[in-house]
Amino acid sequence: MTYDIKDINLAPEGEKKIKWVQRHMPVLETIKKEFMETKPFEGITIGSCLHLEPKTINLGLTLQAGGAEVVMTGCNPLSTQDDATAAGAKLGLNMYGWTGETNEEYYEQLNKVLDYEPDIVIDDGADLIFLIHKERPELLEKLRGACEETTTGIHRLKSMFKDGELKIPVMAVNDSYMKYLFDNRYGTGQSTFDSIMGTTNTVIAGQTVVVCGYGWCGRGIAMRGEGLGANVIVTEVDPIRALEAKMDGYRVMPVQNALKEADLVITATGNRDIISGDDFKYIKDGCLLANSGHFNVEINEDDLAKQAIARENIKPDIEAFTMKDGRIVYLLAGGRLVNLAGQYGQGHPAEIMDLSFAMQALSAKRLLTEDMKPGVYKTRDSTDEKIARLKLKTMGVKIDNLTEEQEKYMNSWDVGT
Ligand SMILES: NC(=O)c1ccc[n+]([C@@H]2O[C@H](COP(=O)([O-])OP(=O)(O)OC[C@H]3O[C@@H](n4cnc5c(N)ncnc54)[C@H](O)[C@@H]3O)[C@@H](O)[C@H]2O)c1
Ligand SMILES: O=c1[nH]cnc2c1ncn2[C@@H]1O[C@H](CO)[C@@H](O)[C@H]1O
Ligand SMILES: N[C@@H](CCS)C(=O)O
Repeated sequence: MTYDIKDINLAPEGEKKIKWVQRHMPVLETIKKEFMETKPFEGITIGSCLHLEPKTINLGLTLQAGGAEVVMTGCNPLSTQDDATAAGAKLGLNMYGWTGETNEEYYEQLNKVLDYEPDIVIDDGADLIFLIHKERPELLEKLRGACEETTTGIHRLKSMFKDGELKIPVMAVNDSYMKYLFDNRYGTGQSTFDSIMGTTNTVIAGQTVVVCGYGWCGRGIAMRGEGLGANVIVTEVDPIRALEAKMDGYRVMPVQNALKEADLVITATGNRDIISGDDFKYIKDGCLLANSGHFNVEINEDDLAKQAIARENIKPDIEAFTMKDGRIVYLLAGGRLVNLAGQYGQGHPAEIMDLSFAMQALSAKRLLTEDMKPGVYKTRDSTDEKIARLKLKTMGVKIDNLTEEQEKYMNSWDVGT
């Protein structure tokens, strides 16, 4: 095994964290046992670009148990946990990356993963898939396909397919029920506040929290914000989602109006420039800005910096921008995914990543068992059901089964009033 990480001596700490998450990832543990017996990845190299922390290492160990040579790097220069990568390397995974990489170092590590000439790629945000297509197309011949973890990655891959540029099959892991209903909603809802509260040590109750985007992440953030006692305002561009937010009980208004009231703004749109240009003029003194969505472009830091007369680090992951009129605006975690980047960014709870990574593991296996043309593929409902049943079992939850009569009734069309 090879590695280029911060410090291999951090492995004992990382191993304890991995054992901890394993207790909370029972579905992935079941799949790991299945893979140990069936060895679906014998002779196969799997390269991943995912947030590198203990739960992700556990996915790596699951693929390794299935016979794969695994090589991993991070999908964000700030989200890597260095003790986890050290433990991963000790446990036989090839590990690349550290927290606080420069952009250049980030791409160097991605290239090191590609030097292994993977048969399968697991990506988050599609950086690795783009790199192969743009700069290392010779790798496409061996590549059987990829799995994509997040909404933004899938949008980009679908655009690439429409333009005739996508040369491999990609499993849209994000679009499975077991992913977006739980990870994007409950995962982002919880981990966003977990990280913001850890970073700032300030109250949520009684604050006005503005959530930009009412997709699966935005719904989770709004729901948990309300649960913590915040007054939640939602901003949207989609009339259906805006109506849903309104009927869920939130105030809905244009972003510039919302900013006048906001104590905390959280973006989760997958789009750029949600807070940009003139928007900064409307922000209240003392407002916190955080992003849980797309890369670091949802809040336009350059525009903020241009309008500020001074910027200063207050404490880790909190930067204060003083505006000409004396207002101070605080940017958290450099506008990168607040729930993953930075000191308090531990990512989603293990029980949630259990579902997302179970889907990753089974989707990677599917790429080997079927002959798939280039395209973006939805996962099967039967895989969602398998994972849901396993999870319910580990939670001790039993459900009813359809009787034969009920099944017949549900499939019939000729019984009326
Ligand atoms: N932080 C995390 O751990 C995490 C987890 C899952 C997904 N994500 C990322 O979060 C982003 C959102 O994911 P999702 O699954 O909720 O996507 P989604 O497509 O379900 O929702 C995005 C919403 O944002 C809205 N939107 C777009 N432009 C807007 C604008 N200018 N103003 C207001 N609203 C706007 C859209 O109409 C849509 O309703 C993506 O970039 C995704 O990759 C992050
Ligand atoms: O703790 C985590 N470990 C690994 N991946 C995570 C964690 N939390 C969230 N995401 C993943 O990050 C993607 C956005 O980049 C999300 O789609 C989510 O699945
Ligand atoms: N890997 C990307 C995806 C965000 S949606 C990031 O961490 O910024």
